[in-house]
Amino acid sequence: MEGVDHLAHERNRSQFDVNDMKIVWAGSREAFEVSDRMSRLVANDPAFRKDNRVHLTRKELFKNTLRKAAYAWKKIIELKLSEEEAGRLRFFVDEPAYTDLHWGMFVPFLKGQGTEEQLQKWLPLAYKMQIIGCYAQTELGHGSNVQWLETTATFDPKTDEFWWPGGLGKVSTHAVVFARLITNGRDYGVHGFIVQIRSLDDHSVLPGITIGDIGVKFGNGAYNTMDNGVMHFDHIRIPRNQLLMRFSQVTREGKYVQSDVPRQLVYGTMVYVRKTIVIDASNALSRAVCIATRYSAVRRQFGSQDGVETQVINYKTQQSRLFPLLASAYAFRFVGEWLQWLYTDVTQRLAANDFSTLPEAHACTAGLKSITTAATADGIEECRKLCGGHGYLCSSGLPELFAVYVPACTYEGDNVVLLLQVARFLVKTVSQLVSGKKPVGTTAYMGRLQHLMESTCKVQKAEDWLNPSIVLEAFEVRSARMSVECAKRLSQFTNQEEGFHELSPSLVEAAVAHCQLIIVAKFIEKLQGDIPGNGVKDQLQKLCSIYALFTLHKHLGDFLSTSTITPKQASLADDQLRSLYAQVRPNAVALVDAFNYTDHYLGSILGRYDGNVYPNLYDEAWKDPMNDTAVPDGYHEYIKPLLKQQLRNSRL
Ligand SMILES: CCCCCCCCCC/C=C\CCCCCCCC(=O)SCCNC(=O)CCNC(=O)[C@H](O)C(C)(C)COP(=O)(O)OP(=O)(O)OC[C@H]1O[C@@H](n2cnc3c(N)ncnc32)[C@H](O)[C@@H]1OP(=O)(O)O
Ligand SMILES: Cc1cc2nc3c(=O)[nH]c(=O)nc-3n(C[C@H](O)[C@H](O)[C@H](O)COP(=O)(O)OP(=O)(O)OC[C@H]3O[C@@H](n4cnc5c(N)ncnc54)[C@H](O)[C@@H]3O)c2cc1C
Repeated sequence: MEGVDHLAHERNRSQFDVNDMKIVWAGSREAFEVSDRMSRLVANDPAFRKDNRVHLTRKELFKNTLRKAAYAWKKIIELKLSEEEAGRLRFFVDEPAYTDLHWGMFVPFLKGQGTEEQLQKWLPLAYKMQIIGCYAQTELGHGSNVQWLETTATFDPKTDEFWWPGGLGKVSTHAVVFARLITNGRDYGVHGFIVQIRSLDDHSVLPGITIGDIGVKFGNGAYNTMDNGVMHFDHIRIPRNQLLMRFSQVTREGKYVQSDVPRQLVYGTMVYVRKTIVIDASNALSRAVCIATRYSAVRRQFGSQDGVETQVINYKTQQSRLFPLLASAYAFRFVGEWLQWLYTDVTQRLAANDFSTLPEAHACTAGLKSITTAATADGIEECRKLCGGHGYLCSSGLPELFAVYVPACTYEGDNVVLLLQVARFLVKTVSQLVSGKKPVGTTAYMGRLQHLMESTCKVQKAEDWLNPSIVLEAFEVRSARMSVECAKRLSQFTNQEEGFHELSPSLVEAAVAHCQLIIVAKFIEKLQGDIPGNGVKDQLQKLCSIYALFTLHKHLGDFLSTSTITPKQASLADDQLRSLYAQVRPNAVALVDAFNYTDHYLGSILGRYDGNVYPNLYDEAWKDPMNDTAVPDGYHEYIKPLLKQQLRNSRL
């Protein structure tokens, strides 16, 4: 019962209203209520049990996922859940499944790229799950380089293999297939097509198509609930109207007609999904941080006074590893909220034929997807280490979370490839300054380039680092100077592509600096708005400062080499950071309670709400099938003869 007492004490000492913080975390009261209701619905239904996942074989695991997905769908229909409620229910089921691709990519792709007529035909089927769709873009030989996809769609197609699409291997009946459109002998580049791949009567694969699962992936269980697939086409014919024709059409005569829109709109679903992935980064990181924080408050080692050892959360090293992750989870939440706004804004503009913010939307979603997923993947692993040996047990929830999460650094665009897109955007922005083009949105700071190139940081004492405008300017100066330096060095190359290739490691660093600036800026912006709740804003201000100053500390080389700050100012930033950690310490447990995660969703004995870790860890060990018998299978074949042999040898 020791652990129970610890967390109750932690909760009592917090200095803000956790219920108010829950609303801020969720985004609104309504969003909180939906999430709360759906998470409890899942947690209280034994059909959604997940604690036995690690003991299942791949086939059992996959069938279990199919069962849960079908059951979840039954619940959604029975309870007449709204789209938002259904999305939250699937989220809390917490098991990657073909439905993620159906609802997350297939349906959005149809909505974004279909004509009215095509929407009328396909959307009702997809909404009722009378067809199940996946997103088949990546080929065996090409993932990042979409332009070079080899699959062609002509009247006389060649053959090729798709590789990776989730939901394809065993479940989907339809796929959005990416192929280069060839008509009248001319290649018009990559387009999306709907292709039926399985029979709607008996689920058999249609003639001319070969499909399978690509095999076991990283981690035990984890993402193996997903049937990522391989697909081979051999002279498949599809009707002309299965080219999604909102932005470009092929007439009955085979004439290609391109609407007056950027061709990059065919990549629109990727922008949508990357935005979703940023929000998801805050989910995954907050979950790991919740486990590590609660456990750090329960766990005691060394420093015994009056016979009681120190809670490991009181060690300054533990705080300096854990609290930046806590701050990052909040930072990613708010930048995700802003990205949602940006996405809605760009969508409305596109509908009105205003394409001006498309490059920024692409750069922001690509860049933020990249740095939030990288930080989250590293953060989950750090949380595992923060939990010591117990963190390595699957019952901590952390190994599975890590294994499920890490591919986010690769899917929907390899992180480095995406940062290079941001770098191109930045270099272009800098070069356009010369021609007098005024940068807007997230690059507006470049419009004050002369000031940023000349300014000096005003910090004189540690508390100055709490001033948001000083912090913001330091991030702007660092980012602007890194981008300008890259642009200068690039201009020395006669061949720009060669220069870009040569300087790409520095370009990636400049892109990271720009994206971190966005995160800091959006956190500060959030705090300038109205944030109700007793003590809530104060805590968020501390977390914002921690995120900024920790990032500064981690990338000190950039800040010093660009002369943004002096070594003395860096040392003052560290002093301030230490003081902030001490201020957050009494609130740490309440700050993770604000995520409002059920024990079912956390799936972790170390992160239990009641903190009653040890008896449950002990009980869990006995549930392992390894402990079904005291003497293991294999004793008679492999252990007994060994022991007997040693006995014989010792008698010799
Ligand atoms: C599915 C639901 C997701 C939910 C997530 C939440 C998670 C929940 C729990 C997790 C469990 C399960 C869910 C798992 C879901 C996994 C889904 C994964 C699915 C996939 O991976 S699908 C395949 C994705 N593939 C990629 O992302 C490929 C990456 N490559 C590219 O995007 C591009 O090719 C490129 C590298 C960006 C560009 O290459 P290239 O230089 O060749 O570019 P182009 O010449 O074509 O264009 C240059 C020009 O165009 C601009 N541009 C490029 N892309 C875009 C864009 N998307 N929008 C706007 N503009 C774009 C570029 O900037 C250039 O502009 P310029 O000419 O310089 O002005
Ligand atoms: C779990 C999972 C689920 C997936 N689901 C789907 C799906 O549903 N549908 C689908 O179509 N695809 C899916 N994918 C595929 C995924 O989108 C691709 O794997 C991803 O886009 C990366 O492409 P790639 O594999 O070709 O990597 P590569 O491009 O081959 O990357 C390999 C290495 O090369 C580097 N590199 C590549 N190009 C450059 C460059 N220009 N400059 C510098 N470095 C470079 C990368 O940084 C990386 O280090 C999934 C992948 C995973 C892991």
